[in-house]
Amino acid sequence: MPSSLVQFENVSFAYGERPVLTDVSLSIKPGQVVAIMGGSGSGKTTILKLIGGQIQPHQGKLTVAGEDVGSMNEASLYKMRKKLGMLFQFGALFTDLSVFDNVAFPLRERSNLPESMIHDLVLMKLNAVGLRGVSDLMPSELSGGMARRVALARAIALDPAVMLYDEPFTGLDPISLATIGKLIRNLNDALGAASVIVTHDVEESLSIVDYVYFLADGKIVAEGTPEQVRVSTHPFVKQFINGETDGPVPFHKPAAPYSSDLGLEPRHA
Ligand SMILES: Nc1ncnc2c1ncn2[C@@H]1O[C@H](COP(=O)(O)OP(=O)(O)OP(=O)(O)O)[C@@H](O)[C@H]1O
Repeated sequence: MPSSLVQFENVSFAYGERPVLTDVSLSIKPGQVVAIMGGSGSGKTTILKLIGGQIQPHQGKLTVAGEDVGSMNEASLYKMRKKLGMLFQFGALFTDLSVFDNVAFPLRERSNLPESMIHDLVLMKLNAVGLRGVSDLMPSELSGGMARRVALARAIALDPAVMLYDEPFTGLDPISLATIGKLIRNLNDALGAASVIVTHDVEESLSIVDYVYFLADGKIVAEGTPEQVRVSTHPFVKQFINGETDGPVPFHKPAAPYSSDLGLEPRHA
């Protein structure tokens, strides 16, 4: 097994002339869960797209499960993607398929397993996310938290080496959120996989991850274990951890007063 399941070595990427990631180096070992945090537009999703091979580095080297993703052709990328599991915030279930058929989908598409084995695997994956007796339900009959767990069962159907999560906690109530957090950790440990979580949810992610990278303007500006992050005096890190709106990370563009939105002159006292 490679010592790192995901390795960025001085990776840069640009959309046209516009640099989006500059000189990013990071490494994720088997068994590790890593969070990537940063403001809007800092390049977090671009990191996931690079790992998934949807885009390729313009400079530097990126390996996934020991293989150089930057130089792969379509056929090799297709093979490599079998080793990835993805759970995206808006990665909805197929609404016209039952829970069972949703989880069976990647197994039917990407393996040659007989239907009897697929049946057992689907029930095993649903069991792994704490769902039993729901396989005949349709997605419309599930709560938001249950739907996210079914999506998670579908994402782990092929026992991925690397799991990618884009905002997995968004839109969940606190109990479902904690459940998903624990599942991400436990499934990673059970699979011996590496997990990458792009998230704004500082508290939940610090309680489950091994390491955090902070991204600003496409560069890694700070990194550390949750313990290091909690006591960090780094201005970026402090701003994130304390949820401060004022600091080096611009959360909001300067806005005109509401009165001007309404076409009114600002009122003076
Ligand atoms: N297909 C594209 N073409 C051109 N520019 C893009 C494209 N996709 C993203 N970008 C730009 O690249 C930068 C990084 O985008 P990315 O989606 O990685 O940010 P992010 O950190 O995930 O942001 P958010 O938290 O808002 O999702 C942004 O400035 C964005 O506008």
